[in-house]
Amino acid sequence: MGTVVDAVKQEANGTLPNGKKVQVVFVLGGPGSGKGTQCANIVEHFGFSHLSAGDLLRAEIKSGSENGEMIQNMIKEGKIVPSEVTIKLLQQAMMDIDNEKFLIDGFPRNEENRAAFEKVTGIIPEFVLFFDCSEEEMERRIMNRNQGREDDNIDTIRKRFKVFVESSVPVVEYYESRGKVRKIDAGKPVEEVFEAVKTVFSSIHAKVA
Ligand SMILES: Nc1ncnc2c1ncn2[C@@H]1O[C@H](COP(=O)(O)OP(=O)(O)OP(=O)(O)O)[C@@H](O)[C@H]1O
Ligand SMILES: Nc1ccn([C@@H]2O[C@H](COP(=O)(O)O)[C@@H](O)[C@H]2O)c(=O)n1
Ligand SMILES: [Mg+2]
Repeated sequence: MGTVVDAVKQEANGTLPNGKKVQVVFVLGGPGSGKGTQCANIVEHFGFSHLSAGDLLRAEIKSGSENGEMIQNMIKEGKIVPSEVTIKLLQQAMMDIDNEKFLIDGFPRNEENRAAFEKVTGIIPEFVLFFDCSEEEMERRIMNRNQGREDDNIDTIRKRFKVFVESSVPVVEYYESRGKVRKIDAGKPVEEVFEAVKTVFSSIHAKVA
């Protein structure tokens, strides 16, 4: 007989158009809550591949794609790019990367993202890692980030916070009501946050060497 963990994993499986089976963990949290930072740690310790929806969209702008200008304008305004564009990029990345375990960071950002991803891919996340952090701390982190991001300015940050509260928090609540959310206090130093993250992953995923 399978364990509860086996049952969670089975329910969470999804299959890509090329027949590849994948396991997905969504990583959500406000702008600057530390999603990218912690995903890098999870990759190292638990053998996942990290897909940041924001990074994929920024790469799409750089590639000279026909959607580039539209994406750039949306990002400057802190708005959410139409789901079909982002889902295509995520799906392609999961097919291209030689791994079956994916952290999808910054997606789904709204109800449209969530429902469209489920409909198109059939993938249900194994769980949702949610980084809970105050706006004050997130703003401080973003203003000190210095990565040259066009949306890391105070006007766009305020817009991103508004979108997070109005559109992304309801997605977290949706998964919460299904018992899928693992909430982390992300206001602490990086190492302490990762200790909490490790506890969540260790209960489900074996550590890599
Ligand atoms: N726990 C932490 N304490 C202090 N600084 C942190 C912490 N975690 C991340 N940072 C720093 O805060 C900034 C934002 O972190 P990160 O890029 O990981 O956030 P994010 O959630 O991916 O943001 P975004 O949604 O804007 O992509 C970075 O400069 C990072 O080094
Ligand atoms: N599902 C998503 C994710 C991101 N965006 C856009 O990219 C911006 C930056 O995202 P980060 O996760 O890197 O902070 C975000 O503000 C959106 O404009 C999106 O449209 N859909
Ligand atoms: Mg990020």
